[in-house]
Amino acid sequence: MDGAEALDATQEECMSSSLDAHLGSECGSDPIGRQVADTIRQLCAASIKLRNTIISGGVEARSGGGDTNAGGDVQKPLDIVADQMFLDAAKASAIAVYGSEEQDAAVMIDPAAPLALAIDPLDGSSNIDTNVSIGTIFSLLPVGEEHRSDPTSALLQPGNRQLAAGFFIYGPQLLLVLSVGKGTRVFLFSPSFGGFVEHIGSVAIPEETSEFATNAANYRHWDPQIRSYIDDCLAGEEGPRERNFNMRWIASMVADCYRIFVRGGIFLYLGDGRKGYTEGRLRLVYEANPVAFCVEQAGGAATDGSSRILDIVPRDLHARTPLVFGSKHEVDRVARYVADPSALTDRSPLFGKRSLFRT
Ligand SMILES: O=P(O)(O)OC[C@H]1O[C@](O)(COP(=O)(O)O)[C@@H](O)[C@@H]1O
Ligand SMILES: [Mg+2]
Ligand SMILES: [Mg+2]
Repeated sequence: MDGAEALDATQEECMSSSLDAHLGSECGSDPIGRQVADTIRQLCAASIKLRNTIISGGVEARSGGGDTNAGGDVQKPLDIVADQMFLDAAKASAIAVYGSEEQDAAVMIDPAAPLALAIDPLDGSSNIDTNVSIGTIFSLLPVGEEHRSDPTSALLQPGNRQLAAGFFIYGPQLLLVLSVGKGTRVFLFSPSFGGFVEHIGSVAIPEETSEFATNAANYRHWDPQIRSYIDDCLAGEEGPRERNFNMRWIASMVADCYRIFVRGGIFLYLGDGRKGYTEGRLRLVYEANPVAFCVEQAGGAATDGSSRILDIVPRDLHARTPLVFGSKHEVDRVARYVADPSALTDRSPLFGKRSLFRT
């Protein structure tokens, strides 16, 4: 086989495992399915543009102060650039309304269109200048007849109504984690192919884990139940869990989440005692819901500490929610601590009051 033939064979392989082929077969041939597929293609094109901006390292790829968004975070130039790119993608798709972290209110695009897009255009903004993975998180919801008089209300449906959800990771590789409700798959951007190809078929999050992800600097602000849960993990082999735990915290949820897809783990960002953090930090509509959808579709679980994330009816576009997700048995365990820490049968009373951070 000469070089050209080898290249053709690779191109052929890429075509058959391409995101395009996947969308064609998984989204269905009805009009809504086709519009969902087309929207995901537009989002992919925007993600490639954003990736090119990020790797260029130019001014617009940097941090630097700006205005404050609805969530109270300072907008970085890259937050704004990303928002504009995805808004343009939404305008080229069958999107009625665009709800973004970076816009105070939902943006009406075409009130007659069938889909609503909720988006965190740039997740992990604090990592922009540190060359650590950042991402984009998105959620596609149906705009039904009941939303016609006010299409923005479609963004306030519970996450169990999502038609598709996913996130891009701008890291060493540009990856797309995607679910259209038939499992969760991972696609890799191939510069030579010029598009996304399947990277990991169906993802299955291991049910058990010995790795947690949380911002432990907030330990003193947490509720006692959450401190107990983490204390018990930290007690390792000598503690009630009788095994050692590892900790990771990237502070880009997309990256922490992807690691959990690959090797299991649990992510916790619960409410805490800091001003403005009673509901945690993460936003329900465009952060927790799409992640929870992908996590559940991969066999994991996602709660607000006790209740399923996907069943919560959002109060408003920027509402926050406490968030716990990842390996199912561990997420269930946190719910048991939250309900009643003393009821855990395998938990020695010795560890009931002890705090390893404080001794
Ligand atoms: O800095 P903290 O409090 O640890 O928060 C980190 C979390 O905040 C986020 O960066 C919030 O997302 P944004 O960057 O989109 O605001 C998550 O990706 C991450 O998990
Ligand atoms: Mg975010
Ligand atoms: Mg963001």
